[in-house]
Amino acid sequence: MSAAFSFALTATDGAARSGVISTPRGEIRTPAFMPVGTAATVKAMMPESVRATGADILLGNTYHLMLRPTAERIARLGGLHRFMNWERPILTDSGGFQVMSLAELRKLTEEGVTFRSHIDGSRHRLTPERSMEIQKLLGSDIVMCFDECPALPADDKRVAESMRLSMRWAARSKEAFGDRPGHALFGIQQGGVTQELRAESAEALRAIGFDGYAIGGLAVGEGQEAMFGVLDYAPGMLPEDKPRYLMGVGKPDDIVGAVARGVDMMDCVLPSRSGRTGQAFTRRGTVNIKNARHANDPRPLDEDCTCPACRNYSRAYLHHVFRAQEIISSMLLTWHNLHYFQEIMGGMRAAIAEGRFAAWQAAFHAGRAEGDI
Ligand SMILES: CC1(C)O[C@H]2[C@@H](O1)[C@@]1(COC(C)(C)O1)O[C@@H]2CNc1nc2cc3nc(N)[nH]c(=O)c3cc2[nH]1
Repeated sequence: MSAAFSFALTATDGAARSGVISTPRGEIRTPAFMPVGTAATVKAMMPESVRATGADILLGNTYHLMLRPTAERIARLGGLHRFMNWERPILTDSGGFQVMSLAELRKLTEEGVTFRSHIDGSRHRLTPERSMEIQKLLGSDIVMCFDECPALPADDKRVAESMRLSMRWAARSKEAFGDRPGHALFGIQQGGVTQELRAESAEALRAIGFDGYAIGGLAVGEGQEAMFGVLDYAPGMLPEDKPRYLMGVGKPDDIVGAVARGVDMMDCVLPSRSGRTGQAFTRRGTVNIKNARHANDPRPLDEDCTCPACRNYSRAYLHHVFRAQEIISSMLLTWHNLHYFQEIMGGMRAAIAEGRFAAWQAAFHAGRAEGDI
């Protein structure tokens, strides 16, 4: 265990990188995928099961936890790690994005955002200072700056104004975060899909100085082509010796393309959310288990997968329990999806370390059929 927070790059292969983030709560192998534990749980998973899939770190959300059960209550109970029985690293998002995508009656000013809870309509305010306070109360190991992520489509003027507000909020976040050895504060690059604005944002964040740098403002419906277009230049704008975190991504081929372009960390609700809606990701493509053609199929989701769902259950069984809306359906499909996402990450880490990432990426794409398999 490290007393401090540090990042060591161990190999590069083209733009792809592998490394290790050391924290007082354990190491994070990069490139890393972070399962999303929004309301202090990765839905349908026990923490020990999340760890068994290969996850080194998981994500929590300021927005959800400030509303319920409140950060103050979690702090009184020993912090988020103790509360949810996950003693490894936790990264928490800062709340701005979730306010804009989930809350009602939002009012945005230079000071911050006021909004009504989507749960009970109660009034709340988030500012850079309050977001830092909440993430400190939670005990988060990696804290995200409070930022504003503009909804797309947005014209350049709106994107520029929003980015510059986020940069002012980044400075306030840094000031409020203070000096917390063993804890990290990540800045978040904004600027939409406009290279000049992305460059301005990167320079502003470098001038403030952070322990890591996120690429925000993407995976908001722009599509993979536009996202990759930004990733062709945005990671290289950020300090090479710090972790680069792409927020909210994504599907398996999004993740592979992002790592190929220099991204070190990602998070996405997709594997867990899809697990609950009957969609399984496999190396040969996706399986929509609710389809009738799986009703008599004795095969596992994926013959080559070693997860508990694939070792012990048939597609026929998974089809049955999904149709019957049995809780085990969400458990097994979520476990499989998270296991598969971590298998992709482990495969990329090894391939980068051995200088064979291009071959690994070609094999990844060659094995996949489009659509439902
Ligand atoms: C809100 C929820 C559950 O998270 C998913 C999913 O809906 C949804 C909603 O629209 C689609 C695209 C369909 O996916 O976008 C989320 C995944 N994309 C994403 N997460 C992000 C989180 C972020 N956090 C901060 N602080 N700043 C950002 O710029 C930021 C950008 C992000 N982009």
